[in-house]
Amino acid sequence: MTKIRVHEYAKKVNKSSKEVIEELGKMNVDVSNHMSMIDTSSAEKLDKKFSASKSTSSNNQSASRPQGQNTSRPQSQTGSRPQGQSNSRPQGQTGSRPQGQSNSRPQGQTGNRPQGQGNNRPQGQGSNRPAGQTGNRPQGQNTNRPQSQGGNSRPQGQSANRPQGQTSSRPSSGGQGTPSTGGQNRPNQGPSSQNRQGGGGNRRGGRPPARGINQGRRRHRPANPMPKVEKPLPEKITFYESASVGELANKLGREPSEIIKKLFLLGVMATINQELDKDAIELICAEYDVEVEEEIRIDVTDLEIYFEDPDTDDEAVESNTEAIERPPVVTIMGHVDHGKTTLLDSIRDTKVTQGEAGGITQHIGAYQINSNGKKITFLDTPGHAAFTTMRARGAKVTDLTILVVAADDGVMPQTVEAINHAKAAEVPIIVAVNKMDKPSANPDRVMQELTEHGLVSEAWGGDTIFVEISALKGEGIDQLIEMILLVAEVAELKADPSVRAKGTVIEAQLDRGRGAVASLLVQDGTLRVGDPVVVGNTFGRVRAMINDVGRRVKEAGPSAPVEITGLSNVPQAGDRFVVFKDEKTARQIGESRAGEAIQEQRTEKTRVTLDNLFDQMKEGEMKELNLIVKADVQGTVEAMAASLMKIDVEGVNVKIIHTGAGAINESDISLAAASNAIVIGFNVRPDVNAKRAADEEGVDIRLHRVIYKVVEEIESAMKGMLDPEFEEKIIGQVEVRETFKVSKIGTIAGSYVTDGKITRDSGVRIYRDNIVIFEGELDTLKRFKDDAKEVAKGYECGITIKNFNDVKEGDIIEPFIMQEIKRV
Ligand SMILES: Nc1nc2c(ncn2[C@@H]2O[C@H](COP(=O)(O)OP(=O)(O)OP(=O)(O)O)[C@@H](O)[C@H]2O)c(=O)[nH]1
Repeated sequence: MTKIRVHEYAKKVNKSSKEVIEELGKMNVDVSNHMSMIDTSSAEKLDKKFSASKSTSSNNQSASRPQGQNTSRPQSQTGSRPQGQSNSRPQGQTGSRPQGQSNSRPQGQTGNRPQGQGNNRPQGQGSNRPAGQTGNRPQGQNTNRPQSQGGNSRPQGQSANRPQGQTSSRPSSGGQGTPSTGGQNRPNQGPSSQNRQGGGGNRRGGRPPARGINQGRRRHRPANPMPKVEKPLPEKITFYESASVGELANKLGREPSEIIKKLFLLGVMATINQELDKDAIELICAEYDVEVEEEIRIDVTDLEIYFEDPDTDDEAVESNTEAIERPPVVTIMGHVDHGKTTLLDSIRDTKVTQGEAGGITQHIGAYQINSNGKKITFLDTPGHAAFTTMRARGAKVTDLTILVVAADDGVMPQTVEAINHAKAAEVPIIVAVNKMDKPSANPDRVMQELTEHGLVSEAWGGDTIFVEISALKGEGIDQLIEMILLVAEVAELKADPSVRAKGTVIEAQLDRGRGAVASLLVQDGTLRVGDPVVVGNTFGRVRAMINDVGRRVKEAGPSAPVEITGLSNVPQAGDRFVVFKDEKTARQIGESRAGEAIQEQRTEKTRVTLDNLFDQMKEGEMKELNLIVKADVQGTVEAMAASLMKIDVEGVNVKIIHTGAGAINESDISLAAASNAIVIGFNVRPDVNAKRAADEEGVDIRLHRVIYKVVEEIESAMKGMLDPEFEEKIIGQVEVRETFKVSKIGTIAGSYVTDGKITRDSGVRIYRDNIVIFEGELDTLKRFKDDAKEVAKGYECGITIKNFNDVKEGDIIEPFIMQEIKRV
């Protein structure tokens, strides 16, 4: 015999797990619960033990029972009588025995059972059967009895006269007549087959019970439910987000009604289909002492998760290679004409050709240089447009920003914008003071001006690296590269080339001959020709790859820019790409992302606006309110920024991410979109492009002329107390046809409604010869002598106007109401 669990063994020997555990305890075998394993030798000992007690019990039972008594009782009914209890009751006492007592069956009740059948009854059966269940059933009645009916309702003494033959068709069962009996819950009583073999077989000489007859007749029996056999409770259950009462009951192996009852006792009224939240599930599970765990499912179509958690990529987990140092990715930003392009070209000319002799420069959105064996990747779209486009799409690509400032020009508005873009993206800055070859170059001025924007040179005790260069003459480039490598080294940029590639789209377009072409920056892993890849909302297999010098390559490692073909559609700059293990997965994910994208387009994205600010704060989505402040003069900008910074409502800080003098431009909007900011214009307006961009991106622009109003508006928006906006609606036109002067009342205008209507609560504007002579409120509105709520077109009325008595015949009264504009 191999090892066996307690409950399996109990079932085998027709005992309860408890009894088996007790026996094992006596044998000094340590078992904790019904799931514990019993070894072979203990099981054999138990076998001996139980077979010994079984024979004793059988002897007891058969000895005490008069011959012929036991035969007609189905096994099921006898199941729970403890050993040795059957024989002590004196004859004739049965009738008065309370239910559940074991051994008082009168002789007459069991009288028809053939001899010897008692031996086959499993030990311990029958003890709890109520008096009169078996023996005294009137003829013919017992045949139809369903298994579950233990005979509680049957009058005592009914079965005494039952002929043997009638009993045979009664199906055997778990025999739990009274719910109060201990036998009901015994797991091994459940399967009727067991009992049937033992009792029914003997009773009927081995013939199986006549099920058909029983089933047919069972319908007429009272609908007593089948005795429930409780499953053992699971040790642990899991659920995802919530579970209905029915589902929970199923997981616990309990009846839904039981769960509903428990919930009721816990003060929760629930129906079977009601969804239960985590707390309720945990409460119920605690009642049963069952461990519970909430499942967390990851959305495989969300490409971001592959960046956040490398373990999502199953191969990444398998790979046991360490992440190694990767080249930094650098963006060059700065004011117009300060020399960004010249610098990019200069670096490229001096360094790219060194390493890649013979290559033809390809514009693929980025290039890589090699300086003494160390690589650097430059994104070659200068300016912050590309930078913010990517950031707006959630991609963090740049490790380092080179801020180009012309030494002869100093800090200019776009220099400040660039600083703020880099700061918002938390990317370190190296300042390249350019055009040092010019006689008018004044690097100290640049340093001075940048100090005001938080960039203090190392020479002045700060921590910003300044390098003086001449992009045109190629001077200082080596030093700049050295500094880039230094900053990169400190940043400890790492990637694992052994995993499947992931990264970001730098540029993408549709090429006539090649189809969708995308420049990708590999940020982790190695991209290979033939890889199945999801790029943004499209997918494909990498058909061909070329590098930044136009060479066909078979693979591209971390920080390498490559242009690929083979995608089914054109992705967008800033889209993420992830390589998957097979094309099928890539296709599935790509298609589902495309579907989601269409869906998303339909439901507008929610950017922060003053109108939804409070809701976003309440939902805990906002920890900081980002603002961009533009004003007509620098002094005002500073004053406004200072006042706004002081606002602090419910722990949400105001953060000014950019300020500037001048009109609100497109760059302000793109920064606002990327940083989820609100743009405030003081005495300035957005230019045409900014207005269009703001509409497209859903960026909220607030224009003001009074400083305190700006602060008030932001503050009340944060408190959720933004005043509703109203617009005037003209509701009709009324002509004054006659006037009456009444002392104490004033002038009454006898009027006629020529259009629309006039209402009691409307405001009025009085025109005389098309010129507004008064604007105010109605005082009274009457039809004849009665007050009227409203008077419609074609009717006459009497009107008096609050604080205005100079109304004249021929005047036109224009009634209007103020209507609240729904905020969107
Ligand atoms: N003397 C001198 N001129 C330079 C230097 N760098 C750039 N220039 C010149 O400055 C002008 C603008 O240079 P670009 O590289 O086009 O400047 P940019 O910042 O890319 O300008 P945009 O693309 O318009 O934003 C060109 O005429 C360059 O030749 C330099 O180091 N010294």
